[in-house]
Amino acid sequence: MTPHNHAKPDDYSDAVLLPGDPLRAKWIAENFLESPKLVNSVRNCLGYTGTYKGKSVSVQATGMGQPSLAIYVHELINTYGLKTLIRVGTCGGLNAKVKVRDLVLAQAASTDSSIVKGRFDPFNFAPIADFGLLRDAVEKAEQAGMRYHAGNMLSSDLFYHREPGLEGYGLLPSHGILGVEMEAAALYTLAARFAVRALTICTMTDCLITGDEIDADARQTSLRDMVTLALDVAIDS
Ligand SMILES: O=P(O)(O)O[C@H]1O[C@H](CO)[C@@H](O)[C@H]1O
Ligand SMILES: O=c1cc[nH]c(=O)[nH]1
Repeated sequence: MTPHNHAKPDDYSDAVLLPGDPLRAKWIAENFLESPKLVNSVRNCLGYTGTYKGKSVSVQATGMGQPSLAIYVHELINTYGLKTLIRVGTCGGLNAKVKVRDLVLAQAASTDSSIVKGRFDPFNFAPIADFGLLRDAVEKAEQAGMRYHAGNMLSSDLFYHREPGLEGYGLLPSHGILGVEMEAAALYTLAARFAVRALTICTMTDCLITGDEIDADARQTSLRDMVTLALDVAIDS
């Protein structure tokens, strides 16, 4: 038990899906898992364990931003012994080839966050996904005919940047960054530190180039591809 999690030692499976939004965790548990059991509700940051296709899997919300995710992930790894962590998030689009509702598999996560930046001086650390999880996700997305892109994500500490639209992202869009979210770099850095496996899959919900977006309600239902892909990778891991 921790200040943020009252689950018992064996309440989580080895593999967990990590949405930012607690209501997305509830939606995943209630719509995709069999016999889901609520294992954590401290601060309403909901966590569940159930089965998917007969195998045990958990889902735990992490809140918004890298400090929040880092708390939950640190504890899931070090207190609860989790080995496979798959973030299921939403991202903004920074590249014209990524369309609203497309999946972005974060092969790597660039960041402006002090959680990574500066910690490795004089080096720049490159937070990357686990290769095996990424390869499995790519193969499964192709088999299922899902629209996906694998590449470099931005994990920003800011949702609202000083300049509007693409301008807030400097040179990043011209260097192949596919999308912006707020957690993957911290997840990958912690996974590297504690030698566990991590992947981030996001659904692109708002394009910073065209202004195309899906509304809050549609965000939930259009996340089905991402959730089934992440669950299939989690149970095969
Ligand atoms: O939809 P989630 O998983 O919360 O992810 C994205 O949405 C939040 C911002 O609206 C940030 O947490 C960002 O990373
Ligand atoms: O962090 C995020 C998530 C979704 N959309 C954005 O523009 N930013």
